[in-house]
Amino acid sequence: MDANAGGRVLTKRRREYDEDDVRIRPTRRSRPRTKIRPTHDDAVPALVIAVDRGRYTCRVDGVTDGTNVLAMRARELGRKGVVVGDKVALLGDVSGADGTLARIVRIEPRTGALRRTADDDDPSERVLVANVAQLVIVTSLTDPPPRTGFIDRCLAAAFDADIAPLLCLTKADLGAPADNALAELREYYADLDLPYVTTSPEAPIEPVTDLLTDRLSVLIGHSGVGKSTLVNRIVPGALRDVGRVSAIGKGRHTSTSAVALELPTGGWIVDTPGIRSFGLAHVSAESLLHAFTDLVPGLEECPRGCDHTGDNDECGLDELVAEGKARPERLASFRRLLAVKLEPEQY
Ligand SMILES: Nc1nc2c(ncn2[C@@H]2O[C@H](COP(=O)(O)OP(=O)(O)OP(=O)(O)O)[C@@H](O)[C@H]2O)c(=O)[nH]1
Ligand SMILES: [Zn+2]
Repeated sequence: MDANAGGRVLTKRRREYDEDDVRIRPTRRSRPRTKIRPTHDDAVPALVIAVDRGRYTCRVDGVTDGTNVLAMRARELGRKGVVVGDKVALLGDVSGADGTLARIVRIEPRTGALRRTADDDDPSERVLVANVAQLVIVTSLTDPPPRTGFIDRCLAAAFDADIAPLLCLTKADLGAPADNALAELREYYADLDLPYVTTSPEAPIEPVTDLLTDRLSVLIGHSGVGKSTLVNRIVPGALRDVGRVSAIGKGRHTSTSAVALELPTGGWIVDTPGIRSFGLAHVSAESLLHAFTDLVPGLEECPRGCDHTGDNDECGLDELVAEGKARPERLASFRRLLAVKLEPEQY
């Protein structure tokens, strides 16, 4: 899918800011600073795979034997938060031996940071997972039936963060209702060209793992869609079961903490227990259109300052639909997302 297709607006990406962007102006000094900040050239690059009460489970780059290193934040990190998916630099004992504790001395710049706001109307946001390449939206084709509102919401969060979405449709084995739902989803998302993969207990899992190998993907989905079943198949030994979160590395994890699990074929999936959706307060109307590239041509006809909600009779998006160049369901969906920003989460 090409997030940049279809118009100027989509190529002009909003700059993502986070706490790393905050620079404190140095106070004027009467003499040159003599204390040289350590560069930590000897620090070891690692990936944060779990966070638990101030302790960070890390996997040192290149270590493939499953040895994890427990680390704490070095004081010099200041108030910078460390999240799963962060690429960090470690100092100290990085052997991973029992009782050892390394220090995180640096967090590398993030790409594809998945954020959520506490509420849709609360603009304060926090990064949930860093360096996400792909958001896997796990949806069952039936029992429970797909909710396009939820999927759209996930898409908006993904497009906003420049993360590639993947629809993973479970329970493809459940006969006609599943087949019909698949046909409807394909129709509904036809304009987005949204990549998808279907799963069922009998079908091989390779089509899924092929799409997850060598990258960091976040899985999101409602309870009951078969996310745990899927995780167990992708990562044998993950021991996921309904409503319970397995421990990884050292330490226990609360039901809301994200944990990265390694694929046997390489790559990581981050399960997000407790996170069912995203607040969208930080998503702008224009960035939402990343998930609705089919509507973008309509923007050219919008009057200045149009908020595209439909309150303005002259919104070009309505014109586009009236001309038969976009489907009314797509516009309705876009506007539902715009509206959902102002409402409590419903999905
Ligand atoms: N027929 C069929 N049933 C499935 C499939 N995947 C999962 N299930 C069943 O659906 C139910 C829910 O599966 P889970 O894997 O526990 O779902 P979950 O999304 O992890 O749910 P929570 O643990 O509550 O978050 C279980 O009874 C599974 O056996 C599938 O592909 N086909
Ligand atoms: Zn408009």
